Amino acid sequence: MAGRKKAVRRMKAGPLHGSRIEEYAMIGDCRTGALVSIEGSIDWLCWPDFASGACFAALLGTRDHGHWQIVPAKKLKSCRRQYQPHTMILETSYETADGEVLLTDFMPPRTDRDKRGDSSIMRIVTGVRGKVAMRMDLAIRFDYGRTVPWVTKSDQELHAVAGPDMVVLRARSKGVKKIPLDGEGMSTVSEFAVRAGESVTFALTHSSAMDPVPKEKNVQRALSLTRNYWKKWVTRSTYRGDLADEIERSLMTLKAMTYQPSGGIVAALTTSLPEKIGGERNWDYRYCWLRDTSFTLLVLMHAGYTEEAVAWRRWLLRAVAGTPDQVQTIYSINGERQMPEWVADWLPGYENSLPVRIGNAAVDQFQLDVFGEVVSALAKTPQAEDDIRVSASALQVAIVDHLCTVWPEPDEGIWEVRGERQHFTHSKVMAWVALDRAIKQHERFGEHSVDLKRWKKNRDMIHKEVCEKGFNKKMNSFTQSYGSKDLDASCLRIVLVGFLSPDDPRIRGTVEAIEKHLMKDGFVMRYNTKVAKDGLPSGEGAFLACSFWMVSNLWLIGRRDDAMVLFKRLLELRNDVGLLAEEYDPVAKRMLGNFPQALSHIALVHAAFAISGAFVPEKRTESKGG
Ligand SMILES: OC[C@H]1O[C@H](O[C@H]2O[C@H](CO)[C@@H](O)[C@H](O)[C@H]2O)[C@H](O)[C@@H](O)[C@@H]1O
Repeated sequence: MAGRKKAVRRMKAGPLHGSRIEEYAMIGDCRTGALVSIEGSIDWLCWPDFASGACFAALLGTRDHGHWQIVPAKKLKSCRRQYQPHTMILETSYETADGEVLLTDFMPPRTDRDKRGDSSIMRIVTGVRGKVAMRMDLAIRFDYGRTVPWVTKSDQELHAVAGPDMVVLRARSKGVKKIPLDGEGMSTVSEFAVRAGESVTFALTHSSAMDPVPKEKNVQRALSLTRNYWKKWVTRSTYRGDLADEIERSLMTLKAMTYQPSGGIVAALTTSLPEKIGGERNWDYRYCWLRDTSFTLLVLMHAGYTEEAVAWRRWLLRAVAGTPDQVQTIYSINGERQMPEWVADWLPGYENSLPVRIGNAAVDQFQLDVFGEVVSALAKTPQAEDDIRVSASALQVAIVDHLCTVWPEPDEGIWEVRGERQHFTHSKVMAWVALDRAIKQHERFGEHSVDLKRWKKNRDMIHKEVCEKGFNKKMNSFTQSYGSKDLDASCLRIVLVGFLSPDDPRIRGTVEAIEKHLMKDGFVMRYNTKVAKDGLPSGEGAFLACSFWMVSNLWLIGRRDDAMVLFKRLLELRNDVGLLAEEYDPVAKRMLGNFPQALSHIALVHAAFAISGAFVPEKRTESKGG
């Protein structure tokens, strides 16, 4: 299978800034995660949780909005990096004219259920060859780069406090005499040299400012616990096919984006990485979309990760508990319903892409597809360990009854348009999915008395309506919305959810139309932003999840060679450590949008499952005479 891009090699002098999205790697502790650039700069970290304020926000601004860099002080001859095999431990190797050092970055997983547990980033500089002069540069800025903390220093230890947050830095060394921590402007720097066999460790720990100073942890022990944690996690995968390596890194990334205390899964680590450089399609993805998380669940289940599926199911039941007309598209990590969208106007944005949004107004949208995703994920996840306070089957009945009333309404759709509501074809298909799965579920288990006749009538009505109004005979393709002539890559999901079978000519027609009109330089655009009424200025990259859906479609309709060619092309886009953003600009050859993006990794795994035969779409059942 296609290998990943070679490690990024650059030759720039000293600490730098201004990295491309694909030059970042992620480290994480299952409650939050940090982005580390190839030049050893941590430029993004929300602390203590995914949805907390960022204390390193240089990614969306300047170095002064918070960063933590460790890099050789002199010109680099080369740098290479990789994750230690089967782990989230990042190793970057730097070579200078004077020698070579290895920087090991990791966050020990916070897997206890204690919400107040400390979170740490640990960084080890190990001398490999010669004597390398190093520089550490730390600027802590709470509240998304705005708040400079009060800093106190003692011997090789620093305490930074502002409001509820406390961060403690400890520098320790083996062989090296002393690691100075000097104030320089509003940041702390340390210059030291490391010879072969020597090592210097830095541990940066976040805790509540109301608590005592966190105890020092043994960095080497933490490293070995972290290694064991991830290696053990990886061995739980039941997938044994040819694509195991490709699948492993993506699944691990999804696991690292799962908020351990609740089981919720965030859509990405970041906010406001632009879908067009300099544009305003910048969104906050540090929340849990029912759509994205339902997809995640299905791929985790396919790979044997039942424990995560059970945790998510519980998260979901708690999050959506209540009246079905209040089911939201997005919840925060603990199931919170409020995430008002506002602009962090002190941040200049990634390469001046403004605004930087915190929160997400899509939370108030009506997105019909979500019912389909939730009901089908519930139907696939194990029931045994449900939270006794919320009965999944009763909730499912309430949701489906509600859906019978609301499905004829227009909605904002899978792409969360900020223009007018429309009758999106994909949304109606997913309403059909909700009814189809609920009916099958009822016919198997039948725990509650339901109006099955009504459910079946609605299911069949939706199917008929979609085939009549969502399919354009002249174009021989399903279209974005009823009666429209615009195409939409979300229609690639029609075959994946079993709405029509792969040998249906309408499926082949849709695949061919999307191939012809929505593929740009070998990748799939979700729709044409120039003609679609999505309420935003046009222009964005190719959407990676849609491109992977194309792979699965091609495979299912029997164009297997074409599927493999596209799949390999997509795998080549992964950065040197196997990560993908939401979108890709095939002209500028760079990643766009939030990073790492769960949806892209989910779709990669799904395509791999389709190719290896581990995924087969559900078979459609019809009412008699339907
Ligand atoms: O492009 C407009 C919308 O973009 C975001 O939504 C996208 O990301 C979601 C999370 O991965 C995904 O579920 C959705 O299908 C994507 O369109 C953003 O969150 C929206 O606010 C925005 O309107």
